[in-house]
Amino acid sequence: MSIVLKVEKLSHRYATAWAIRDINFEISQNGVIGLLGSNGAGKSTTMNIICGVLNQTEGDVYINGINKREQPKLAKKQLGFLPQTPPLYTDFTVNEYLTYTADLRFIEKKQVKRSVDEVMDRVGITHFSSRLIKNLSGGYKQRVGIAQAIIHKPSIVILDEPTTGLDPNQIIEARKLIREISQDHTILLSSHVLSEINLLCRDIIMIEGGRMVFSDSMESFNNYIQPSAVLVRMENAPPEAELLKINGVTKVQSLSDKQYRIYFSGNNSISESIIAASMQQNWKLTEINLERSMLDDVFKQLSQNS
Ligand SMILES: Nc1ncnc2c1ncn2[C@@H]1O[C@H](COP(=O)(O)OP(=O)(O)OP(=O)(O)O)[C@@H](O)[C@H]1O
Repeated sequence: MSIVLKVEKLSHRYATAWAIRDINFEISQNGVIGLLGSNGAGKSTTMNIICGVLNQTEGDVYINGINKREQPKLAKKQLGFLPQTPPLYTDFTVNEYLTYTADLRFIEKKQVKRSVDEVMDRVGITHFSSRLIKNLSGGYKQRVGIAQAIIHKPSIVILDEPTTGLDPNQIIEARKLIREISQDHTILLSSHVLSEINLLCRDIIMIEGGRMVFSDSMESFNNYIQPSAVLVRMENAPPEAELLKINGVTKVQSLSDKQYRIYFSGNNSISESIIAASMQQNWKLTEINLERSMLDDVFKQLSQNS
């Protein structure tokens, strides 16, 4: 599989401090790749450098093998970018704005109308082509933002926190669109929300404190984060001391008179152990859910291991 994006020893220093240090990763063709990190981790800095909005202090970025520092125009032709705040001219209609962005992307004059029509169809906004952008909902503005990022059919599309600020329905629609687009383009998408990356992405790159702490498939990431607690609900809950007697249980936290968070280690069949104890002692277990580590714990765990 060909490498669409390669980031090598990338570091960036703003006036007084390093924002990212020694970031290395490679992305191969198609699918969605997640860039996960908490606020201030260095996601936007990394993406801005990849897109050429910011020049790195050290290291290199290659897009389809082209070094962005040596041939910036050629490299940038092959990528599309949707920054955290979409770069929209809100007094333009959708059609006018996309025609303008087609021009910025050096699409041949005779091809422009076709490209604009195609991309409006691709993101599902043809019915609003004559509407002023300022009169669109947040979800449709985001579609226009995505349209400008793919109008020139780039091989890689960079989306910086694309679902931030959208309402729950708009988030579902945006995810659907991102999945569709990923069939033809490689997408690098940033988020500080693990569940968002989990839902959308094939691979995950995680940065924390400006350092890369994980880069592998989503599946390996999920295997890496072992469940560490179980949430249970019991109609006839026993005293906490009884729960602590179950093999592997290390701590019990009472959430209400019927709900507990049970922490455990070294027992891979904790659910079975709890169910068996509940049946024996008539605790009337009505709910049991494995809970994966909180994102903060994962960051801490990975930062220590790196
Ligand atoms: N223009 C700037 N000048 C100085 N420091 C900056 C600048 N932009 C970002 N930083 C700092 O660099 C670090 C990384 O910021 P960056 O915006 O890349 O993180 P992020 O992961 O995208 O966070 P967020 O999700 O909050 O946007 C932070 O400590 C931030 O304060």
